[in-house]
Amino acid sequence: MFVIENNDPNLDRQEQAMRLLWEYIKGHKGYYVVSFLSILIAEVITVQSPNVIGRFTDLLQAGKLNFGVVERYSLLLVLIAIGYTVFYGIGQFRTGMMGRQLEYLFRRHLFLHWETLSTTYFNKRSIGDLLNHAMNDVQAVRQAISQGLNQLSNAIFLLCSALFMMFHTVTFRLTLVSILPILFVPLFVVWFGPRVRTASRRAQESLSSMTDLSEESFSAIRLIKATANEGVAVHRFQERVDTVLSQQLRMARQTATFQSLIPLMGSISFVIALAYGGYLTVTHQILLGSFVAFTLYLALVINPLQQIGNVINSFQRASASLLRLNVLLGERSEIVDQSTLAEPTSIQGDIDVRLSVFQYPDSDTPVLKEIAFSVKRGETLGIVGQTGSGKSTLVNLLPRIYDPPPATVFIDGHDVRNMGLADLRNAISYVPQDGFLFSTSIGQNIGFSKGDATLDEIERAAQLASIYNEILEFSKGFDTVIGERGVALSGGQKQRTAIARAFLKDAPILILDDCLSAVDMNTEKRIISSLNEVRENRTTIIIAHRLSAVRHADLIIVLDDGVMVESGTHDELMELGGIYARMYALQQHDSEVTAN
Ligand SMILES: Nc1ncnc2c1ncn2[C@@H]1O[C@H](COP(=O)(O)OP(=O)(O)OP(=O)(O)O)[C@@H](O)[C@H]1O
Repeated sequence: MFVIENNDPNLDRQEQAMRLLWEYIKGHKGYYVVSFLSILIAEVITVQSPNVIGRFTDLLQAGKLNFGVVERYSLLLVLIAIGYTVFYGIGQFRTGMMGRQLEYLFRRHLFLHWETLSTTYFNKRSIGDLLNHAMNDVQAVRQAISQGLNQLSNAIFLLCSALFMMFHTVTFRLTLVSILPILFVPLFVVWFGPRVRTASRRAQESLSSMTDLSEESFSAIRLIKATANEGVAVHRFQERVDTVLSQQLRMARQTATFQSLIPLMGSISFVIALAYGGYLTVTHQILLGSFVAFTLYLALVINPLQQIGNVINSFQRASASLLRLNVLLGERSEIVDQSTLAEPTSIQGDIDVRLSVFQYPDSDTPVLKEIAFSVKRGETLGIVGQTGSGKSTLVNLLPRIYDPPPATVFIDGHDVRNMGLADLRNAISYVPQDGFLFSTSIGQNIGFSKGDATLDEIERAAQLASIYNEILEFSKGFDTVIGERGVALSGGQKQRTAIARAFLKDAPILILDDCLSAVDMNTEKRIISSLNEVRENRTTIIIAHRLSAVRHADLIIVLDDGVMVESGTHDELMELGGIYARMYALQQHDSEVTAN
């Protein structure tokens, strides 16, 4: 298959899409030659028919027609039609096929590219806009490169062949005078081209915004319904659709004016041909057959002129889309492998954090301050603190979802910034707060973290995450397909499926980011005891609001507004009598009240 990788850092970043397109065309020269040749042959064949009809007219005028002649000329026209169909069909199929391949290539390339970008990038970009690039922009390029090129070559060959035949069959003067209006066409192209391109870019941008809102509205459909806010959602959607419509109408106006001017020039040519050609025929300066053939040729010329208008529009739209794709493919992740990486060794899981301050790339406010702790392989770290105190931010620094400042976060003594991203992330099993599930079977959801996992391994992970029995209760067991984002599962079941996925990965570092919040106390206990079972070889980090989840940790740190205010074991922190002890007392009281 055609795989062009997109990882040459020396390439001009703004030219990625152009380069991709060019490489594809270069790699498929043979296909294009076959396609152009087929179309050329088809056009050379088809321009014979006016000539045949012209000669037929001359025979008719001279009273030399008989059945034999009629039969011969009919057969000739049939052969011309068959020849044209076969060769034009081959050309069409070839260019159509190449267009589809190019579409595939662009979409694959875009997806690979998105996979390399950091979370910060996706925080800033809307899903709808990205989808619009993958669908509409790629489609616009495909149309230009298959249909567009096809029509262009068809039109040029037909135009050249028809003009050649016109000069060949009638007087030079008649042909020249008749095609004069056509010479205005390039002027229209220069005038309308940039306008169509701008209109197309705006239309694509408004489409992106509409796709974006649709995506968001579908994701929030439960919230919208539960709060009876359908009216608000419909109104917001209506506004975006109105913008799309007005932008598209603007583009349609530009396109229609441009496209109708071209046949207008063709029609003026026709009028001149009839008047001047008629005069030449009546004064016997040319034969009637030549005049008939000439008018048929002129009709043949108008069609490609119209096509050229379409093609130029299609190229203008594609060039606007290519520009958008160039910008997208030129984006680079700010989190990349350093040029000098630490030797890849098998990661043990000793973690050391010496962080004086961390702030998000696009913010001026520090989120984490004065954090220092160490955990050894096999130990468990608990992180607690009020909501928004920086717990998730802290654990996100380990797999470099966000880059920590240099020399602040170490694994096995190596600064994580100097570790290979793939090695680092392979050594970490992370259950994020939302524990995302794919719309596929439960078994595949658990197996996602380990491509070659056996059913036994998946079942074992499900047992450790205390979800095994519930999965078996579904009629299709592990093959049960869950709705988009796991709608058919309860909150606790979703969390445990995500935990099972992390257990399966069997990485030296396991991070559970507040993913026990939706399970009851007994299930939490069972999962914690599973953790004890498997934690010998791994370092476990548990973020929790319910302190029972971290009570048995070897080290608990307490964050308050991004600052590590307390640290120690459960007993030490209770003895300290600070924030942790107060939280614990409060939760104990709450659970006693609930029990009573
Ligand atoms: N991508 C981001 N860019 C800028 N600020 C962010 C980003 N993500 C989180 N923050 C801010 O960082 C702070 C800490 O957020 P974080 O999610 O780490 O807290 P948390 O303790 O995990 O909260 P919770 O218990 O509610 O999950 C918050 O003030 C939040 O607004």
